[in-house]
Amino acid sequence: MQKIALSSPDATPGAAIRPPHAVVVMGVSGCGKSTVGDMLARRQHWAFVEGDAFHSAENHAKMRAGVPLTDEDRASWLAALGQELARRAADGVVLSCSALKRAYRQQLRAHVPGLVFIWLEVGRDAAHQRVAGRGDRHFFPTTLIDSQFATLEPPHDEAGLLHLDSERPLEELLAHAAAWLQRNPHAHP
Ligand SMILES: Nc1ncnc2c1ncn2[C@@H]1O[C@H](COP(=O)(O)OP(=O)(O)OP(=O)(O)O)[C@@H](O)[C@H]1O
Ligand SMILES: O=C(O)[C@H](O)[C@@H](O)[C@H](O)[C@H](O)CO
Repeated sequence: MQKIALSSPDATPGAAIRPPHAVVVMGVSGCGKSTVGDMLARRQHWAFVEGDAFHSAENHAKMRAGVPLTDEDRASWLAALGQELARRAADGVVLSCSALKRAYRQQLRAHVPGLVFIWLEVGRDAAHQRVAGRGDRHFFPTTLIDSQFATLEPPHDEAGLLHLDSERPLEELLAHAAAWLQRNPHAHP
């Protein structure tokens, strides 16, 4: 797979045009959102927020036990992430968050108008290999990977989206992401 598509962030008429300051790195487990998100935040000199750190103990226990989260399980988690994004957007923030469904992304956008997303697309085999490779160092089991792909609603037609092939080298992904953030003017409140 190559780098795939690019769409411009939304522009709100009359709003000041500035580069995006709040970015969500999204995708299924193993796509690399924590790794890329952390590296991108360092590169931008922005804060990095690990979305998994905001899951409740109940959500963590469920996933560890191999039970997929429901919309209800994710609702308060997304609300907390939206608040965190809004709190940090002025200074710059990168959030790693699965954001698998369109409604989840809309919920985050409601907190930060014009929020942009970087979707790291990964194949099922690569996701499996990566999650298996982390072993006991990570709570997320390989048995949940199929449910991640089943839940994912690809954000193909959404504004403010950079779609990257997560199986490319990290340095290449970072260079694309940083250049995209630099290039795309963004209406920021
Ligand atoms: N582009 C890449 N090339 C090679 N390995 C990668 C790449 N991106 C991530 N990895 C590796 O894949 C593994 C999973 O990455 P990471 O934990 O960042 O994924 P994740 O999407 O945050 O997963 P989860 O949501 O389950 O926490 C890590 O071991 C990481 O080093
Ligand atoms: O929405 C979800 O199902 C969760 O956020 C998962 O995606 C995991 O937390 C993550 O992938 C493991 O790190």
